[in-house]
Amino acid sequence: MSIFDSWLDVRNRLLASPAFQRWASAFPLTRPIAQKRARELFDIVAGFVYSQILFACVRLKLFEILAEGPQSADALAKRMALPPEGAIRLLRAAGSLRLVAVCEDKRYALGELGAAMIGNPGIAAMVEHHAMVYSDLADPVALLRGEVERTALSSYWSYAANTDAANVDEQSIDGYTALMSDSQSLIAGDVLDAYSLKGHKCLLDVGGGDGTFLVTAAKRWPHLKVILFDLPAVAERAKARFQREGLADRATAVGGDVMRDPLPEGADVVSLVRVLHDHDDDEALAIIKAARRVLPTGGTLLVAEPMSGTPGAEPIGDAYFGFYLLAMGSGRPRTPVEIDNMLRLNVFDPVRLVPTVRPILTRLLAATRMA
Ligand SMILES: CC(C)=CCC/C(C)=C/CC/C(C)=C/C=C/C(C)=C/C=C/C=C(C)/C=C/C=C(C)/C=C/C=C(C)/C=C/CC(C)(C)O
Ligand SMILES: C[S@@+](CC[C@H](N)C(=O)[O-])C[C@H]1O[C@@H](n2cnc3c(N)ncnc32)[C@H](O)[C@@H]1O
Repeated sequence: MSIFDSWLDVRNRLLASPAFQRWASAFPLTRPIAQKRARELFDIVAGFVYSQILFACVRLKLFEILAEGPQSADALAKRMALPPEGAIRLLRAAGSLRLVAVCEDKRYALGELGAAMIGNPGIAAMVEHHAMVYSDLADPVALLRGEVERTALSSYWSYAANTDAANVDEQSIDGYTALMSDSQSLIAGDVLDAYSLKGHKCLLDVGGGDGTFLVTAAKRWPHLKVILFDLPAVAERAKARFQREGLADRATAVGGDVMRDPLPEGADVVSLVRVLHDHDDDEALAIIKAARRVLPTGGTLLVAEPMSGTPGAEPIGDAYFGFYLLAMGSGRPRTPVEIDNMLRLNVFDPVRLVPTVRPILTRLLAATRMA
């Protein structure tokens, strides 16, 4: 046993002992740490319950109602079509989670976290969508053992389980494209603030969905031409979106399967926004190679997605996205170093981690194509 192993053994025996736990909770110097650890463990145990309280708030449109101004429990009960006791139970629970605030006159108002939900409607869309995620995660052990034939998420993200991605059904495309578009507003601004496209002429967004990222980029940089590549049925939706936004003169959308079809030529910067983590390593490498083929020497590849091992947000990468993608049946979150290695293998060098303001939502790697 190494010294480290012996130390771990002693520490864990101590931490596991109820007598030590009681002592540490009472002794003034260890008390704050013991309470913090107990709370951390409790929050993991209770996470699903907290999530369902948020789910009820979203379903009942509580935050939209409170955005009109503080209201009494009775008035809120009527607006949410809940019996008064049910409304008070929900309001107190949401209050304890800072989703709702209790005013001195016993009226209820938006809490700090509820107010943040109003500013980002994409979060509510994700919360609604989690009904599917939680049903898939009901038996996590079976998922880990690969014993689950078909999950709700693998049907929802119809390209994930489909070997012929170009033939996915139109209805599923509407669902996931709308969800991605809603949540893209949290990402696009952060990526475009972090990396300036001033010096680029033409941006190709691979797996660009309905074009929300490119519309934001094109509006910010009026000189920029933009090209979207996605499955044919998705690219059709982007084409219509570009027309509606009055961008048809400098925005085009091309349909195809990145695993089979060549990407459109002409871009000096290619972006992969929330695309690589959907794919297992062999497919992720194929996407990087496809980008390499169309980029000129000195061209840039941008990879933007939530990543593993983000300081201060460790569970978002490996716990949330790790298990989300497990349920989806394809892909994994990667550390910046893992993606960096994949890029360098494919003649992208140097690779730079560009700081984003909210690394918990997305990180960004910018890589240069070598000769
Ligand atoms: C002035 C006053 C009153 C106070 C000062 C103190 C102060 C500075 C307070 C801060 C207030 C503030 C600005 C709060 C901001 C809060 C924000 C921006 C919160 C954002 C939260 C974002 C969340 C919860 C995002 C959730 C995103 C999820 C769950 C995304 C899931 C994505 C999935 C599943 C993607 C799937 C795609 C696939 C398949 C993996 O490719
Ligand atoms: C998770 S979504 C991200 C969408 C968008 N970039 C965003 O961040 O909002 C992944 C996108 O990749 C597209 N996609 C998946 N497999 C593909 C393939 N084989 N060829 C082209 N696009 C594909 C999907 O249709 C979807 O629009």
